[in-house]
Amino acid sequence: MSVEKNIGDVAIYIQTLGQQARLASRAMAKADTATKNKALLAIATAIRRDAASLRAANELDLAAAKTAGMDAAMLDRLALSDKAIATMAEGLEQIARLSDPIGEISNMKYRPSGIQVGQMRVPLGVIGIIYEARPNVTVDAAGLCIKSGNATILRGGSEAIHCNRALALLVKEGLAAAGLPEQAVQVVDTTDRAAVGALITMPEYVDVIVPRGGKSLIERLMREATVPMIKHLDGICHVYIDDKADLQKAIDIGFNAKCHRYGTCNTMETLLVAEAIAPQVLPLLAERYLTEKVELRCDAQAAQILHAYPYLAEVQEADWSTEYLAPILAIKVVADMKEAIEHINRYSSKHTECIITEDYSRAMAFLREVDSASVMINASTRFADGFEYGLGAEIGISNDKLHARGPVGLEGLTSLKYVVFGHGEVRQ
Ligand SMILES: NC(=O)C1=CN([C@@H]2O[C@H](COP(=O)(O)OP(=O)(O)OC[C@H]3O[C@@H](n4cnc5c(N)ncnc54)[C@H](OP(=O)(O)O)[C@@H]3O)[C@@H](O)[C@H]2O)C=CC1
Ligand SMILES: N[C@@H](CCC(=O)OP(=O)(O)O)C(=O)O
Repeated sequence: MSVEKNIGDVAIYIQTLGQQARLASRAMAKADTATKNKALLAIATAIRRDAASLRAANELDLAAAKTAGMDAAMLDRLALSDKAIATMAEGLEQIARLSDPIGEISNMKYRPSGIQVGQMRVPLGVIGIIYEARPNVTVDAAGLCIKSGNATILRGGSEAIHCNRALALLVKEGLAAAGLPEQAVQVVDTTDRAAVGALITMPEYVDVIVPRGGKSLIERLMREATVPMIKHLDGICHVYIDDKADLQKAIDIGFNAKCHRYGTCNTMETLLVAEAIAPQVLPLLAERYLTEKVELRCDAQAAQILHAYPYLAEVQEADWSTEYLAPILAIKVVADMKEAIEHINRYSSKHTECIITEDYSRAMAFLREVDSASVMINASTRFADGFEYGLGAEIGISNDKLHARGPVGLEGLTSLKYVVFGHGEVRQ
């Protein structure tokens, strides 16, 4: 069965979505909290009610993806289990419980002229989101955009098209039940990549693009986009085991950061180990990696320590910049924290890094000197996630420095405008 619907000219189709989104964004910006929450809860109810048909749509996607040879980690992201469906609905309920940031006025101050100046939190407007074949993102992104008073155009990965279409209908149903415009959330109904090209070049209708994806997507966007972006890119995440590390923490975190879920962007791809502790910690860690048959791509020093490990390979320069999203790990033995920080600041994608140490001064120096969106002490990089950070959910994890950095929740989808309260003052 073809996944394509006849939508006619792609550019005209996307332009129509843009016009509709712009109109809908005006209604969303003034919608009150109770109405937005009503929509979120109605979508959650519809998702639970239609769990069976969502699974059937997901089966179509999974079957096509398997035939196309999609690897296990990507299939894991695409799969919509009963638990994943329940989690999507719960996520919406959690977003409904979050306080509404829109309309909040802060920093009000009287000026010598007599006017009062403050700031009001407002939606960004229309947000275009381009993301991978992960259906739960459709619901999380829709939920966060609704609650933050934005309209959104969602372009999910082609492999999830059946599921995304099914979810789009439920989101529309929920918006309509609350009296909000159905066009506040629109799922792009074609897998033609020309739709991406059109979406990123219509600043008259789209205020911000959130791209979640790998190098090919980002390179294209950097070349072509005329709409500002908050980039959610690859995660070349590092864990550094310092010579003052607690061994048990190093083993537990080193294992979890790599093996908890291979396909996510917050998974560790490179392990750096201080040479003073490497002979102690690496063999213990390798015992854990062996249970998952993780391939260890080692520099000379690490290879010497791990010579008996069955899945050993020689690390190449390209490995330091590679996001495996698979049971593969690059390992480098470093002289000290200084060398670890230099390596991280050179090769990381500025997503998430961690130091394992019991030394307070080193931990604080690592926090200050590592230039990434999340920097952690003695915790798994897998925690870099909106839900785990208490944001309720996330649009994704921004590697950008401007506007929003790290997991992006409701606040990241808003901006502040100045508001001035006068009493008839005129400027002298
Ligand atoms: N920082 C974060 O929050 C996140 C980062 N990621 C990163 O994404 C990557 C893995 O996801 P993956 O599925 O491979 O991502 P891809 O980059 O392959 O796909 C993501 C989306 O971009 C589209 N796309 C990709 N290339 C182009 C192009 N040249 N022109 C137009 N559209 C394009 C895809 O469309 P199509 O379906 O047509 O391929 C898909 O919708 C990893 O690097 C991961 O770390 C993923 C999620 C979150
Ligand atoms: N939120 C995620 C991490 C970010 C993410 O969505 O990554 P990905 O699996 O690459 O789409 C998690 O830890 O579950």
